[in-house]
Amino acid sequence: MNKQAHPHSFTQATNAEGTTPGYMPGFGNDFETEALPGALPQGMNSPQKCNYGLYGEQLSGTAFTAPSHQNERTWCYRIRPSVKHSHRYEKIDLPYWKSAPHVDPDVISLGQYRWDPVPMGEQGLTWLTGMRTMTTAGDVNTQVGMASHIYLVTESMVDSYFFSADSELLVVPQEGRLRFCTELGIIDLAPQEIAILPRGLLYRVEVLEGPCRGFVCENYGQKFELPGRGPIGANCMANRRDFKSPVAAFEDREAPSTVTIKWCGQFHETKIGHSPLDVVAWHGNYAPVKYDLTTYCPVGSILFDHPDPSIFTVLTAPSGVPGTANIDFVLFRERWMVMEDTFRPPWYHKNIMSELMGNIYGQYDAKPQGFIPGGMSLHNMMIPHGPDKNAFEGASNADLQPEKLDNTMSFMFETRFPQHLTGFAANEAPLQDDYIDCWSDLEKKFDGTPGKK
Ligand SMILES: O=C(O)Cc1cc(O)ccc1O
Ligand SMILES: [Fe+2]
Repeated sequence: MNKQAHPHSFTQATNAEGTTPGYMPGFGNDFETEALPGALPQGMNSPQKCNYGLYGEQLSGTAFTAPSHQNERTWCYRIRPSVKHSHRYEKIDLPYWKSAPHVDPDVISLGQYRWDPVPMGEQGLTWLTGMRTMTTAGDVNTQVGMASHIYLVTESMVDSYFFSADSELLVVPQEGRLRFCTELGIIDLAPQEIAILPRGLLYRVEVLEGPCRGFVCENYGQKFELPGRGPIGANCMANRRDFKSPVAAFEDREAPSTVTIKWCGQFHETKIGHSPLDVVAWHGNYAPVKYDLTTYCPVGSILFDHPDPSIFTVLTAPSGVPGTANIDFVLFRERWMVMEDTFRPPWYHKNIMSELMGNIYGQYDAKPQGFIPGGMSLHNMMIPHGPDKNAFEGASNADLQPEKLDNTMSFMFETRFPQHLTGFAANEAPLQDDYIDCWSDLEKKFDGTPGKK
């Protein structure tokens, strides 16, 4: 492999032609990548001395004894081991980033909630100070459940690094472009893409084009994986090759720096004298990954009826109960609607799972108004919801030709656990007080006589 200087003084692995590929395709692949030739030991993990004077270090994402088809770990060959830091960990406060269990007695979470986009007003917000928790579910200490966040980022982290021991982060940008400079390489992320930052992976977040706003699902539980497709077969939905992990990239920089760690819902800081993004080569299957949502191939009903939204599952994080996810990440994107004699938008329902939705762009079919890009909604466990009055009337009376739902991308973080609103979500974020009025004009049509009305 050749090497090539990255614009941010990284040295990054490249392909044989000398162009920078940036990413390697596959989900859960066993990758190998080196930014300097011969940096990766071959045929073994722990040579007595590593090439270039590198230190070998293993990052394990599952228990050593996890079943082999789930076992994930990565071997890093780095300039200094991660343990080298000069200060004890000191507790710091990031008051807007909450963890479960976080049940504010003054906040009611039972209800139908919808928010306008949280405005990008404040300046000087980084990935850490700009994280705003909307809901929490489960318990971070027992590694069960999740939190949903909005991020507002206007500033790059400078000589500042972060990792979460609590969670993997699923990042869903809505506005602006971010760069995640991670120990294992660089991921650039824009709207219509998502990234997964594994538990324990250290990184710094830079603004490529700001201001940046997006959504984060913080998964305390078992890792996200691709859902089984069942009778759909070996193709469609999310395909493994469309996921991309970065090639190795390192910087060799001495500078007073800070490492912030999220651990059991608390934040601690320590100081180091160098950039910890110093992994020259790595191999393994525990790595950050990004995915272009426009490569998601939706499968749906082609004659009649509206299937359950599980057909749109991009990723699922199991909970231990088969088929009952800790989190499903579900995508409602452009697609054709062709069903005959069918009420085509979502039906009215009460759901055991708790549904947090976000709009990335366009119009969502069940809520043509009011659920706007950057906005969110929450329909908690067993709380009834469905199309608003306009959507109901429109879809009940539509001339059912094949119709393309165009310019639409919304998603759902769906969890088996009830989601609790934070004080920020209830009192500071732009909550729509009149949301439930969108159903109030649904009148009684029943008059005791048969026939469609
Ligand atoms: O509430 C929602 O809009 C999400 C949703 C979509 C759908 O097609 C079926 C069920 C469901 O919860
Ligand atoms: Fe729903």
